[in-house]
Amino acid sequence: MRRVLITGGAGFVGRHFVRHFLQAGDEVHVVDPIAPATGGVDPALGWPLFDPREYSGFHFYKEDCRQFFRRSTHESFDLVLHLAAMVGGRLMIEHNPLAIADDLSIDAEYWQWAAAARPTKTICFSSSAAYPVSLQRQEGYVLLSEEMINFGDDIGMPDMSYGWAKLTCEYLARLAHERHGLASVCYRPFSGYGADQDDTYPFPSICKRALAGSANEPLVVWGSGRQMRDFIHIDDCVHGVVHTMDAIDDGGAINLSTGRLTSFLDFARVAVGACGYDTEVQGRDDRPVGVFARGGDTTLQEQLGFRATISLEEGIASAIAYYRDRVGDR
Ligand SMILES: Cc1cn([C@H]2C[C@H](O)[C@@H](COP(=O)(O)OP(=O)(O)O[C@H]3O[C@H](C)C(=O)[C@H](O)[C@H]3O)O2)c(=O)[nH]c1=O
Repeated sequence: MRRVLITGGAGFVGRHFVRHFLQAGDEVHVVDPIAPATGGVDPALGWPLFDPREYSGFHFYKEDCRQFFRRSTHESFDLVLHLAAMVGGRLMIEHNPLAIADDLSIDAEYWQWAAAARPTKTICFSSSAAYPVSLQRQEGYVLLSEEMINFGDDIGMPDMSYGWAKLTCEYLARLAHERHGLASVCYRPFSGYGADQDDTYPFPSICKRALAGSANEPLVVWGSGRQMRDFIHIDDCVHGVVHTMDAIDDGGAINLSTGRLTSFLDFARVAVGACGYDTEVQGRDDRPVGVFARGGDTTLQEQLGFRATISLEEGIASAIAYYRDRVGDR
């Protein structure tokens, strides 16, 4: 049995890892303030897919992780999943960049705490938003591979304050290894999705709009709808981490991606089809669209023995079945 700390563990990504480690028999300590607009859900209100309170190894601290770090300087953990961050989809990234910059402070305090508490291993959630936006433009976009961020040479311009914070966290992970001998690995998830994701993200909002729509009205996506993302199911993200986390200890990064780019127009068409009707998909230009194409090379993941297996079509079909059931339950 490992002693696992998950910062930000009540959010979308965290809840899936909490389930994984509890089911593996580990003791799981979750710290999360349930801040507005971050997708955090208080366990006391019930989590959508499972109830962590049914496990005796589940411990929840409703507080900012920075406060937890200040009062638990020497608590020892076998594993820390550091997920705590101000997150929340494109609108938040573009409209509230200074609020997101709080991530710089969260990560600084995390690494200062880790230098004293010395967890055996840290799994750090960075982001594909750390990659240079210049490689994601309509003209000349490429599948992004890990070595395209090179701290010894060229790091490029990441995606707004969110990207800067994630990039800085990766840099701190490397310094923590070099200067303090701390073991860690950083992950760069692409567009992670799942049925229980909060509605600020495109996956649930487009699926729910498709379910609420009909053949008589167009389905609306943001921008032209031609912009593309690499959608990876949250179960694949969990498997990807579990399969590869022991391979890197020096703070180096691994993508969590499928290598497949899907436009929002195509995504919406699949969602409509999964709801059993057909309609026109239209863009709207009063919403932020972000980069044109963000897809992740899979070479390193595959070398480490992991390949995502859940197709976007399967993910959409199962999420729509889940939303349908819940509407039926009300
Ligand atoms: C909510 C919504 C979004 N969209 C489109 C508009 C944008 O082109 C795209 C934005 O997706 P997202 O909010 O996931 O933002 P990205 O710029 O892709 O960045 C995301 O992926 C990186 C890796 C992170 O780490 C971020 O946390 C995450 O926000 O979805 C729609 O078309 N319809 C909608 O209802």
